[in-house]
Amino acid sequence: MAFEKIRVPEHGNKITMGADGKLLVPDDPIVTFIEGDGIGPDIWKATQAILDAAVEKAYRGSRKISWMEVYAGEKAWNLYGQSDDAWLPKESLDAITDYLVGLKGPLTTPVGGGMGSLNVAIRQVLDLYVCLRPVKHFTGVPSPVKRPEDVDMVIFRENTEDIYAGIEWKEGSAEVKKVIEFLQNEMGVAKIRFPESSGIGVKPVSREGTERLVRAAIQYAIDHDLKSVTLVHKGNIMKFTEGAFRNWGYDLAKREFGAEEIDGGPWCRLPNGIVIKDAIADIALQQVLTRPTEFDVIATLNLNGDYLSDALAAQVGGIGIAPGANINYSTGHAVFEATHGTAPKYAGRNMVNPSSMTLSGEMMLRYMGWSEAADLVIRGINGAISAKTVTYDFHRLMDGATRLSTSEFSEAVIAHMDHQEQEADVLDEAVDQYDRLAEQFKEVFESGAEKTGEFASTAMEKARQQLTAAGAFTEEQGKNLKTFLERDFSQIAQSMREEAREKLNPSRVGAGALASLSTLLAATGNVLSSVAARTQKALSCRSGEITSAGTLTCSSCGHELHFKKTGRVPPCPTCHSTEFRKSY
Ligand SMILES: NC(=O)C1=CN([C@@H]2O[C@H](COP(=O)(O)OP(=O)(O)OC[C@H]3O[C@@H](n4cnc5c(N)ncnc54)[C@H](OP(=O)(O)O)[C@@H]3O)[C@@H](O)[C@H]2O)C=CC1
Ligand SMILES: O=C(O)CCC(=O)C(=O)O
Ligand SMILES: [Mg+2]
Repeated sequence: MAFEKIRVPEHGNKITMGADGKLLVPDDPIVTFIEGDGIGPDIWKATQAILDAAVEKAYRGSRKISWMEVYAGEKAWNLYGQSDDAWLPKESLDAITDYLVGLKGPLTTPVGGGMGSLNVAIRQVLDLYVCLRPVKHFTGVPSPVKRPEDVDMVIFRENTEDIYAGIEWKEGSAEVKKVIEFLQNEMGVAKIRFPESSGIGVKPVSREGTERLVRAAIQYAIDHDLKSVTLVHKGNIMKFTEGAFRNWGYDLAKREFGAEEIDGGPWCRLPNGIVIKDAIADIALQQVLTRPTEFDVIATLNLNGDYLSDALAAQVGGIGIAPGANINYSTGHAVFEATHGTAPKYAGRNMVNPSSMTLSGEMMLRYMGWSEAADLVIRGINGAISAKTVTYDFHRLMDGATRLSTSEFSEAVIAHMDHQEQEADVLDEAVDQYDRLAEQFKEVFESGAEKTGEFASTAMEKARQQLTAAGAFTEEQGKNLKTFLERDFSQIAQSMREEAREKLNPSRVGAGALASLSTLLAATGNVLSSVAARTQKALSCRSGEITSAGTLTCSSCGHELHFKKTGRVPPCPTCHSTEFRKSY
């Protein structure tokens, strides 16, 4: 495809959609970007640096994004001849359509007149019917609520319909007169209070539009093992649009997902236990604040979703850190964008928080299947925030923080990707120490005649003391390692009694601490379960702890981490939570 102003990078290939509905991402994908108006250039520069660094560090040159600039907003208007069509040139839409995946900065929409929203136009032209906005707290981010960590929701906002579609006529215009006459004379509408001075807006809400949105929301809840999907609407007042949204949502859950009514409905439950419920928008806005743990996935209409996503973002640090994506799951088209606007008073001042756009980029990397790079972005942002090196918006709410510019913050994020790599080397030492302790424990236990739970405890303590005396680790390190070992031993003892006997067969688990522990338990049967009983209280693993091979399931989102050998537990790469259940 030939473009007039857009320059296609010399290197790189297109992302395409496979026949099986799965995205095909080459190692050198061409990804489109729109810089955006206002603060757009500031946050784009910072974001590009972070994303490129994460990709480079994750793949060491074997993967690289070729960025292709596509124009919209003021930059396009100046470049394409300052005509009405120049705000969103056709070739920009063609490029995003053709290259499938893009990242975009905010674009200005005038209030009360002038052109319609370019942001909305992009969503409509590409039929990006889901606006996906996850809302999750990063540890250390200042928040106006007591327990921001309880906020962990994903908003599925319908993105192509509703009053947001921009079907409206101006007060006094010939068009509005025609519409009002039609409503009064042909439809018998007598409720327009001031017909001579009214503007009129129309709110289309369709069954198809609702169903594809709710389908995506329910599928997301299933894929991420979440507890509920809440349909948020104002259906008591707008019965045939928002009320229909609720009814169509429930119908779809029953028809396509096998949901059954709970106590006569309308709430219902899927066979896997996920509850489909609804809430009227005004009370929902209160409850997401007062009882956030009761909400997982929210499926809602366009305007409600706009309000809800900014309101919820406030609970986790504000729109400076709230990411978003506009997606058509059927065609694969996806435009990732910050949830905030152009913040014109900060434009060009290199001071705003780039995290909203950066985390939108992180969602894009995950959408492309580049999760290692996405994890590094999260690691870098977590690191910069934990070190209290933040932009003005967080700085004004944090005690003892250092205020950074946008570009300095992006450097800090990149540096923290490395910091943690260095930390990982240090951590490896602790991982080795854990394995040594497990091996020593096995030796001490096997050399004793007694094969009881009491002796196992004694042997573990003896192993710890021996290795401390030998200088393998300090007193404190030894105590921590012993706690982790006891917990793992206890979990294995439980598993041996339950369903995992075969999986933990010593001949199958290979080398390392897990092998030592399962050999011990296989040889001694259930006699050691008294150790398990004593350590029952600590059967979950937390980020930062060390644990033997096995599967860790995130207690918040259900993401699974598979440890092939002993390792340090990271934060959940999907939702940043710190608590996991362990299984084998
Ligand atoms: N998707 C899009 O492209 C969107 C575009 N817009 C458009 O943006 C324009 C301006 O809209 P407006 O209502 O002022 O909303 P904005 O989101 O642009 O700004 C509102 C306030 O939010 C805070 N804020 C926004 N972005 C950041 C950031 N990156 N870091 C830190 N703080 C941030 C600032 O708060 P404080 O002053 O307290 O520091 C800012 O004054 C309008 O034309 C609107 O239509 C709006 C939303 C989305
Ligand atoms: O298009 C706009 O100007 C505003 C859009 C917006 O607020 C949003 O989508 O969240
Ligand atoms: Mg908005």
